[in-house]
Amino acid sequence: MAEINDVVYQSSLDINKKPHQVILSKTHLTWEAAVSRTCDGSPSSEPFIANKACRQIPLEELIAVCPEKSLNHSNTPTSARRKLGSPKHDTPLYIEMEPMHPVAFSIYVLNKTPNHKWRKKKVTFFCGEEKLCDTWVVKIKETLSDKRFNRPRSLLVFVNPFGGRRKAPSIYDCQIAPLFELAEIQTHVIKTTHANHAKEILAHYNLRTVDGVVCVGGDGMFTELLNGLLDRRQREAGILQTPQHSPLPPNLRIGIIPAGSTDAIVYTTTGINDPKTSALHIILGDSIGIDVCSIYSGQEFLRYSCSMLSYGYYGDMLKDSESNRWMGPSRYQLAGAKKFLGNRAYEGEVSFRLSSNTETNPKDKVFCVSGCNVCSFSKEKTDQQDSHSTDSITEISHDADGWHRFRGKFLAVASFTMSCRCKLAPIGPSPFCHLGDGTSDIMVVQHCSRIQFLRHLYRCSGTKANQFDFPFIKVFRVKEWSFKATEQKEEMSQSSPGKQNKSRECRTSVWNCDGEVLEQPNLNVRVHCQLVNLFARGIEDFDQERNFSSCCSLCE
Ligand SMILES: CCCCCCCCCCCCC/C=C/[C@@H](O)[C@H](CO)NC(=O)CCCCCCCCCCCCCCC
Ligand SMILES: Nc1ncnc2c1ncn2[C@@H]1O[C@H](COP(=O)(O)OP(=O)(O)OP(=O)(O)O)[C@@H](O)[C@H]1O
Ligand SMILES: [Ca+2]
Repeated sequence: MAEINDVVYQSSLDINKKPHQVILSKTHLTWEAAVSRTCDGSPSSEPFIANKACRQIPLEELIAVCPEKSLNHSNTPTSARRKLGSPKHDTPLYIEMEPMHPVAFSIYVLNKTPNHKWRKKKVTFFCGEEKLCDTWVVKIKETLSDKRFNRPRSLLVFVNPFGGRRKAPSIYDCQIAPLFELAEIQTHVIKTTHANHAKEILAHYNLRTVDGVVCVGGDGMFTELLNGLLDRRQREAGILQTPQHSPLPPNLRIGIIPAGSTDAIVYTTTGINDPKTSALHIILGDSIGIDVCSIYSGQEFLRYSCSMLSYGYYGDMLKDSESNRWMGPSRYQLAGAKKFLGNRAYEGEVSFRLSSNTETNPKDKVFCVSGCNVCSFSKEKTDQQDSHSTDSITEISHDADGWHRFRGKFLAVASFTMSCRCKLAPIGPSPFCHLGDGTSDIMVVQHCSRIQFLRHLYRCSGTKANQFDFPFIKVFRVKEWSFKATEQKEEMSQSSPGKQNKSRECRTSVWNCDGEVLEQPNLNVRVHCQLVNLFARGIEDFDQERNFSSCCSLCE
């Protein structure tokens, strides 16, 4: 076994009835077969088995450790009653036994499987004596509780029984609560009874008693927590929510257990919308800073958002879909198809200040991955507010103050503050958007034919990242933007020929803000770099991921 630094504890333990030298250091748990055995179980003369049976687990990937109350050294059940005698006996004989003290413990280790799905894997260590077993469990727990692992011990959990397919309560009870219990995380679970319930609770809850806030729901539910925590933080710090003030970050991380319809935020921050995977990110204490937009109508603060903010097509689609919530996630496709056939365009003006980072742009083919350099660099540069040259953009006017204006008739205007991956769009509608670079990608879809728009939508659902490659689509990476609708006068249909137009109606769209309708058409929006932290780590490059099951003879 290679030399191990910072050893906390070590001893010989049995795994799969074979003796192993097991070493706990401040960073790893390592075990290696100590001596091979001959067929009759006696030690062979060969001192060491080949390194095949050696395993080293980084403690960051150790989910939990538990004494095994029902196992003795020979791995047989030791319940209070044990069946004796020949299996042929009609009436089995039982003898009463004292409950056994644990002489074995198990560890649960992270198992990364394809498509970013995480599971736990169990390895059991037999100690021979109770005291040794207790010592191991205590030493491992003590080491894991070190602050540098940043694991939550206590969580406030909101379960939304209304979102997605309405399965949040059963997802939590059956899949997530047992995992939190295994990891000895205390939970205060609240099933919400109405929209904004979680936000109301967050306004007054004693947040010092918890290490994080978790929602079991979709993007809308996450946004409620985001707004609840940010509002509370600004109120307590006496920060005004005006376009002139920058919000302070909340002190708590937010976790999302996906149980919504789109689940774009969880998909984009973990690579999948899988409840157990999200629970494991929370248990292991993952943390990633994500950008947040503050949205104003003039001087009036409306709310915070972090995924898609979209006017026109996606706004109309959302508004239409609300009456069909009973359909679950497919309400979006139905409303999407209806609004697609309507092909309605809206007039307005988009103004924006471009990102100061000239190295990146929405078409640069650079994905945001776990440990992304663009995001790390941006966090260091958050104070820098310059905008860069826009020589390459000819269609728009730009002012001396660094603002650029784009006026026209649009099918959709959308700002993506993250790529917004989801089942419908597996690499996201803005694939190269970054989670924490302090910018949003603004996409403007100019009025075009249905077939052209369908081609764009179809490309969003693929993985070639070519949805912006159309002359009717413009996309910019911005740090601040605003939209002003031009109120259109629409003629009412004439009831009978020969009659004059009776009246005229104003037509503007609404905004789809993380899946919630915002009725005010005119908005000012600012992006705040990595304002909140989530229990996640971004999307890992799968080549760099390790598959636990394929590399260890002990863990089959
Ligand atoms: C031909 C295939 C077209 C596939 C179209 C794929 C485009 C998908 C773009 C998804 C963007 C999701 C961004 C995230 C938004 C979330 O903050 C928000 C709250 O969860 N979800 C939605 O607004 C929910 C957004 C749901 C959007 C659904 C759009 C459905 C389009 C259907 C078009 C059908 C044309 C049929 C022609 C007859
Ligand atoms: N008990 C409840 N009854 C009605 N609405 C609720 C309740 N609890 C929460 N809500 C509201 O439900 C809204 C939608 O929930 P959620 O985001 O979980 O599901 P979704 O809209 O189906 O999914 P997605 O946002 O991913 O598309 C949230 O904005 C939240 O405010
Ligand atoms: Ca961003």
